[in-house]
Amino acid sequence: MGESDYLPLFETRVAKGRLLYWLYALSMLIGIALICVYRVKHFPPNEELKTWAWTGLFMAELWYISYWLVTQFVRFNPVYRSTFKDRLSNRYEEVLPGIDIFVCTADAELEPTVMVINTVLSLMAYDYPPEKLNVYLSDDGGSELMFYALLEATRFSKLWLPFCRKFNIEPPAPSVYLSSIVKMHDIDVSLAKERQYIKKQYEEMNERINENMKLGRIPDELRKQHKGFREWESNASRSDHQTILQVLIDGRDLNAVDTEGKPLPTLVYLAREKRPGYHHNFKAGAMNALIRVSSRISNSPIILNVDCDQYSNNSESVRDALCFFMDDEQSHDIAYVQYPQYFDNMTKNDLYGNYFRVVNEVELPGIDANGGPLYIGSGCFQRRDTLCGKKYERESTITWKKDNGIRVKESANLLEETGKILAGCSYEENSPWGKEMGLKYGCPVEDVITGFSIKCRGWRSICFSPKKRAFLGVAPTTLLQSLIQHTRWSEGQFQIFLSKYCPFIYGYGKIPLKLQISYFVYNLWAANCVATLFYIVIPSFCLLKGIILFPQLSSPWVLPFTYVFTVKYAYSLYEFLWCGGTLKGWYNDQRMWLYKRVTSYLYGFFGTIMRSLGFAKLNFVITSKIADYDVSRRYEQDIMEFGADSSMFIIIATIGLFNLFTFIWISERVIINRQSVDLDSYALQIILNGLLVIINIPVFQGLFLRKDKGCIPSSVTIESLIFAVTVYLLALY
Ligand SMILES: O=c1ccn([C@@H]2O[C@H](COP(=O)(O)OP(=O)(O)O[C@H]3O[C@H](CO)[C@@H](O)[C@H](O)[C@H]3O)[C@@H](O)[C@H]2O)c(=O)[nH]1
Ligand SMILES: [Mn+2]
Repeated sequence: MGESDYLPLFETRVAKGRLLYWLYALSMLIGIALICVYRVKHFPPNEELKTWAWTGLFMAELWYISYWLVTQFVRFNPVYRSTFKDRLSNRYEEVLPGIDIFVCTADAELEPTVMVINTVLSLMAYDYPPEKLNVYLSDDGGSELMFYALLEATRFSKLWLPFCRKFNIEPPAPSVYLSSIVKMHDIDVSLAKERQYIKKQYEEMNERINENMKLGRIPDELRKQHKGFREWESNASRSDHQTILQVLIDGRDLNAVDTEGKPLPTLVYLAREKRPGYHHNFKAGAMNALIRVSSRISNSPIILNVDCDQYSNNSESVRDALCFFMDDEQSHDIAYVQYPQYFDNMTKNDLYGNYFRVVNEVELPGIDANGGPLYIGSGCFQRRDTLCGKKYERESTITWKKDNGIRVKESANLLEETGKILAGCSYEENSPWGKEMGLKYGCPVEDVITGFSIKCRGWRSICFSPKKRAFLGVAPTTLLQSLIQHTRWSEGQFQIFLSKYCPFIYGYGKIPLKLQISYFVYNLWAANCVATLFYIVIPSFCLLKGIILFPQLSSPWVLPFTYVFTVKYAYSLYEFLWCGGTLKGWYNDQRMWLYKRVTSYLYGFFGTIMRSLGFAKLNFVITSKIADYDVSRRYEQDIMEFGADSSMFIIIATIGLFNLFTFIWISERVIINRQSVDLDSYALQIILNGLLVIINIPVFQGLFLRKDKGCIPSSVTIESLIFAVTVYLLALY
């Protein structure tokens, strides 16, 4: 191919409207500078409490300013990518690389087996040569129920894959497609007929799986169906068992075909060895076992990693991803392609801010322009060699024909035997695994730290966000689950900041400065807690005490404060709406940021510090992917779910109540008693207090007005009342 007929496999567009953005940012900078001038010029030197409060508030503001500046780095110039899949197949159809797909599951109760096999089936149904697809399920729960469900999926795939192929079924996840309502007369007769048949088969399969789930074990007559069940005969328990490796479909086997006689993708079940004396390193450990075992069986040059709830919603994602890996001129230094995480159980106004609209649609594309997005675990295509520690070298180019995996000759039985050793506990002892090889250990966000070190070896990454989402998963449906998930994330991120992997230190000279700073947006999530706690408690406290902290309404200094505040929030609202959100959704999102900051981030902040001092151990609380009927109903109606006796709720309720008391106190003085409150001086403090009351309305409902099971438990109510009243009285007397 000559230079002139080079046609790229992907294209990059830069976002529009940058000039307006710069004007906004510049005006904010001026406002911020004026606020600082005000704080310094009006500093109250010898007024005890006021001096303290003023200093604290100013420090909180300085923190916000610095953090805001950091967040500008991921907004400079977001880039958006698009692919040319037809060029890919014209050029490379014959030499398309093998793909190893890793699905991780860890708990058959929190992650229902039916959901997991839906994910597996959707991935098997990619529009891609089946002999080049290899799906691995890693089951850290080591559950025979999971194994049984996968066995059922193996059988069902023989019907499902030809059906998907024939009718271009989207999404290729059976539960989603088959439960969608279609008007039978709108579709082709043959489709309608087959759909009905498949649906029946699917429902029967579900019933069998669920029966056994209820039973909690696999009956003997079923156990006879597959040799794999023998592995559970020796008193295997979740945390103490040998490696279980079973090739359920061997893609090389000429008899492994679907109902149309076409080959099936390889399907492997793996439960790595677990022993009490060995730390299993959570998902990172599972991934590393998968990397090794798959290298023995299929060794594909490209790996796709998804969480067990993230089913494929777009059967073309593999081809999209390959456009980024196989371009002749732009691909040589691309290590991974990350699809943003999306969920299919979203409600319109997204009460818990799970959608991450702005992160997914603005920030990740912004970081893409700075050197590539973070690796966020699920929905990521990677080059195997970069995961295994390879450095980028300018001269080395990948030739897909040659590097296209090995086709091993051994029988599946032999592969199972030899592969087992690779997933054993002692295999990693004194080895570089978890350090220089594979995913890194010891960090709750193993993905982020791994992706970061890949970049530091010279690679870049790509964020790809097609309109038709590539993967859809299950978002948390209660406030507590969401807050706990964010505790893990913020803790992991902050750990990176404090460790030798701090982007400024480790990334120095290896990645561009703008990329180092981009990482701080997330690394420093946790650190936001202190400034926020100060800002939402102290101004109200001072209001009760009669201490003025902001400029008078009649003074010109009020302008920068109101300007910065309103324009910052107006811009944030604009950004949110631009990403497809609703006004109510934005309001909910603001509340969630507030709650995350005073609970998750607070716990993450101190958790990391405690851990680095050796007082606490790393933990990984798995996010539940189920919800009972009542909880789901409330979730769908956007009613905030408390219902648990959690210290996080005590913090939230205490802050809410304290601000409410303050609000009642000041309202009473202004409106009912008509006492002379110096409104001119206290206006900003009163407005801030009022806003905090408004944003906490769901908490007050949960405390006093609701009677359902999701309301705030009385123990939490009593404790937070005691705390809030104490602070209130402390301020007044
Ligand atoms: O010991 C474990 C714990 C978890 N998992 C799996 O890891 C995945 C992620 O766990 P989940 O509870 O769903 O966490 P999330 O917070 O939703 O996950 C995000 O954040 C994690 C890091 O905190 C990343 O590992 C994930 O890929 C990313 O999707 C799931 O498939 C689990 O089955 C394991 O395989 N082994
Ligand atoms: Mn998840």
